[in-house]
Amino acid sequence: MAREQLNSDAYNWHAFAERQDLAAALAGHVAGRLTAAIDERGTALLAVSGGTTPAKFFASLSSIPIAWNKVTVTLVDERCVPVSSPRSNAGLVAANLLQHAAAAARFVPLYQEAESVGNTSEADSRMLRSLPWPLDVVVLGMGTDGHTASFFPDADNLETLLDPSSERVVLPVHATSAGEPRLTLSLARIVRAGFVALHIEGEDKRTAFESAMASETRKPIRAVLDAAEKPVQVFWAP
Ligand SMILES: O=C(O)[C@H](O)[C@@H](O)[C@H](O)[C@H](O)COP(=O)(O)O
Repeated sequence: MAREQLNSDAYNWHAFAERQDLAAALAGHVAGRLTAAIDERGTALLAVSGGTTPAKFFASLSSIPIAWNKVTVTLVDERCVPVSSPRSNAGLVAANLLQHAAAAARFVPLYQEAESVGNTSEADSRMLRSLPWPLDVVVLGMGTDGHTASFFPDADNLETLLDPSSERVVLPVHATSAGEPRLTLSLARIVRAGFVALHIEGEDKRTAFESAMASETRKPIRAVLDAAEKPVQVFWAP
């Protein structure tokens, strides 16, 4: 059960005593929203983040028996590495989410072996444009630096990444703090989702989130909350 609920205009805060409780609750919310989308338009589009946080959530969601054959899963962002790399978000999703009932979902990755990240993002824009936009559900993570997706504060094209009026679907990211070149959905695509969840765990990230909400310096996570068409649902556990 949620331990506390702190709301504001831009977000609703759902806190859980245990990370497993959060995983089960978030999976239930996401499964419900995907089913509603399928009932409404015959299909559902889900974008998930990678990193070290989502594994429990992915495992919980993968076992929920919804009409996964009508769900398309893609990534919020990706490291430009082969799917066999331990750094690959596509590899993480394949191993943790696209299992059990969810194995029936269609998966559309972001990264393709290409000679340059710039070419990859052009190709991905063409490939991903054919998906059934807008996103029905997007699940974001966050770093303690206030980045979300691959909107890293030191990205060389941050203004472009955070442009809410961008027509782009996927953008390349070069940021020293990112570890390797990245591809990310544009903020414009993320904030139009029917349900935007932010999944964060640990005291450091709660402090970072609260600091980003209070700070005069606009961190990327704040740019997303400010532009989101509906309040972002923040799921947090210690
Ligand atoms: O590719 C990625 O790394 C993610 O999409 C990124 O935005 C992630 O959500 C945060 O960096 C938090 O990562 P952790 O879950 O590892 O803390």
